[in-house]
Amino acid sequence: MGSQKHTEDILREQISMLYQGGKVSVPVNIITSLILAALSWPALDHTSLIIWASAMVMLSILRLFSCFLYFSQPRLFSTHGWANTFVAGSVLTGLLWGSIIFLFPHQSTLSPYLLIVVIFIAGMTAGATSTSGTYFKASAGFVVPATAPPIAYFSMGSTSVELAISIVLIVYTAMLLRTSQTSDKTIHGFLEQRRLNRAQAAELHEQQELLQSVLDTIEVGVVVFDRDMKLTLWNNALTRYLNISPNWLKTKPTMEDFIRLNAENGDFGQGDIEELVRSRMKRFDDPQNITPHRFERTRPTGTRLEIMGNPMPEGGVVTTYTDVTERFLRLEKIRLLADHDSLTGLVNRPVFERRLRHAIASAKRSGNMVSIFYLDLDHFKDINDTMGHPTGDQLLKQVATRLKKTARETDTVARLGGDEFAIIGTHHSNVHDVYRFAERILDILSEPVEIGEQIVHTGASIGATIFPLDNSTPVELFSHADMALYKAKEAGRDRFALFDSHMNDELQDRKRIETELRHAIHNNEFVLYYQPQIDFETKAVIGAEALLRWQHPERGIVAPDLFLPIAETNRLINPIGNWVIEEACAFTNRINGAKSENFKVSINLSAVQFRSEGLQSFIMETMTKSGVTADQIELEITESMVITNVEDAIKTLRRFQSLGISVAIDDFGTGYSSMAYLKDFSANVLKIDRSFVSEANKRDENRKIIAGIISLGHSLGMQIVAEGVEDADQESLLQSLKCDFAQGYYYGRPMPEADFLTYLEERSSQT
Ligand SMILES: Nc1nc2c(ncn2[C@@H]2O[C@H](COP(=O)(O)O[C@H]3[C@@H](O)[C@H](n4cnc5c(=O)[nH]c(N)nc54)O[C@@H]3COP(=O)(O)O)[C@@H](O)[C@H]2O)c(=O)[nH]1
Repeated sequence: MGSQKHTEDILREQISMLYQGGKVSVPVNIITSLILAALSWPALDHTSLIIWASAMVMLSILRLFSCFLYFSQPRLFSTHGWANTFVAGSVLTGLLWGSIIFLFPHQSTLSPYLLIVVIFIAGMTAGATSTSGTYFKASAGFVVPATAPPIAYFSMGSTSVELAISIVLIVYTAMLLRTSQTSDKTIHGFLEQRRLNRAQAAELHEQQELLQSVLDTIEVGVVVFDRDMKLTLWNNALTRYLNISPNWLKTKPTMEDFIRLNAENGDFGQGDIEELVRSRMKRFDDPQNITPHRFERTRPTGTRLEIMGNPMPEGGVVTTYTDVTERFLRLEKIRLLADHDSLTGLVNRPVFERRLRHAIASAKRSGNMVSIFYLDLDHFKDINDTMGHPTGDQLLKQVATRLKKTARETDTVARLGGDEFAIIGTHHSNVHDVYRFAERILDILSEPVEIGEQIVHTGASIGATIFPLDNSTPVELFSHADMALYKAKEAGRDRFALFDSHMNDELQDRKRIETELRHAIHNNEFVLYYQPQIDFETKAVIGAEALLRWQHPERGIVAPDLFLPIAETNRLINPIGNWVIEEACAFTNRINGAKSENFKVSINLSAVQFRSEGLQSFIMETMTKSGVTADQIELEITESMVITNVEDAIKTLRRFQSLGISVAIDDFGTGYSSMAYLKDFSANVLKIDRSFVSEANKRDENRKIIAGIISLGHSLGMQIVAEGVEDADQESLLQSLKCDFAQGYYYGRPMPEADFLTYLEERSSQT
């Protein structure tokens, strides 16, 4: 079907060429035939000649008319119809040309007019071979009818010349037929080839259009440069992403033009345009050896593009532009979230550490100073617990805002977690600057913070160190600022401390004690001392406070103040505290069995211990094991231990009391809003801090405070123990104020069990 169409197409082309030729050859035919008629006029019968010429002219007019119809109404006939029409015209014209020979009668000598006719026929057939040679049937259709009559005419002649002419005409006709056959084939081949070329070109064009429309539908900008670095292909997305006009791209610019336009559009940032172009063209210096490349850039419009260049096998490069703005912004957001504290928006610890390393590295090169501040809000936990976490969060936010305002743009303000903040200052030029900056922070943080309806008072403790005065590594610097912070807190909070090398020694000491404490637990190096508690009225020893001592293998007896705070911060307090409970219960059982019936031991609890979940069950187990009853032990806690989480603390206290274990509030008077919570705590015993007792006789207000504590405690059904009674004056004062029990050096210092037993014996022999 396809090849039939191709044959038809070729035939159409051939016929079209025939009719094109006919427009010239037919008028030529009329003129030539009239000239021949004129030339033959003297030699031929005029009537016959006129008839011949008239027939020729009329036939030619008909053929011209068919040419006109072919061009004006090509669909009048089919291709074959038109071919046959032309061939018929050719045959008839050929026959007319050949028939003229028969107007000459046979004579003994050849008429020169006859030769003229032969020459004209030869000329016309040669011409027809040339003009109708594109279609063999047409040329043969003219040549054969035109030459056959002369051949026949001369072959019937009597002379050898006529015979020779007839042979020459035969050969001539054969040559013409051969030529027109070759011509037909050549034209046929040419048309076939042209058709193939056209088909291929159309297919190529179709593919290109398809490729272009595919490229135009994708959201990736594409541009292709050939091996001469000339733009050959691009798509719509490219024009959008780079804001380049399609008309400009149609001019097929070079890679250099393309890069220059991008540079002028601000795609490569600020700078000398030619320099920007030069640096980017380096990649394309050798178009045969372009290495694949991939990078991202943000356009002046804010669009983030991922650009990938890949060399083509034949040279040149395909570059794609992908809009990665959304992905980029998402990553930026994730990066922002990863680098920032979500509550305050300040940078977080990893970023702080990174920036500190960077600041120290550049300070080493520049010789500048870097100050590292470590801040901790005072009593933040209390605020959180008493006012609620939302208020705590608001406070942290406002603190962050204030710190940001106080610090410079170039400083780093970070939240390290909880209520801990840190600042890297890079603009201080001397130690005074650092002090002034710290004081400013203390001032702004001590200003009350308004949160909703509430006014929150806070403050901060600040530790700092300065590089290069403290020429340490970033990690050490941070730990030194932490040490200084610890010192600031230890000195009473709401203050600033700058690191000095002694602090480091202290830290080393702490670390050493910690290690030794671990050994002490393992080697059972602890011992309990007991300090008697006396009934003011009867002067009898009603019990003792168990006080921990560390029998250090080298340093001898170590007081608890030196190691308990370290044990508290290193989770060592629980095993130590449990040991105290076990040992104190065992001691009480021994005393009650041997010496007394109602002897009670007071056991100090640490904050960590008090909050630990298993404490209650541990005490009950220990009581069962040791045979001690609940009324033989008393637990001492401080106000600060309950004030941090009042509700939970009250629950814990009630649980102990429900078991019959009495609870004493130690160091009473030195804590917070002591009176306000006293009722809720519903403790059994209040122990007046020895600081009031020691000054009781010297300062009237201390005496009044003691009187107030005793009367308040009694009104709430509590018993009162006065701590640190050191002389008889204090004793008589406390007695006059109706204090119930006493404890202090006046009655006896804390002592080991053996000494305590002797003490008890001595006391009982005195009474
Ligand atoms: N969690 C635990 N805490 C304990 C334990 N053992 C002791 N501690 C606490 O350590 C702090 C220091 O105790 P310590 O060095 O033993 O001092 C006690 C007494 O020696 C001292 N004291 C007693 N009377 C006087 C006196 O007349 N004058 C004077 N200057 N000091 C005196 O007071 C300390 C007892 O105080 P308190 O506990 O407040 O009753 C101390 O806070 C202990 O609580 C333990 O096992 N676990």
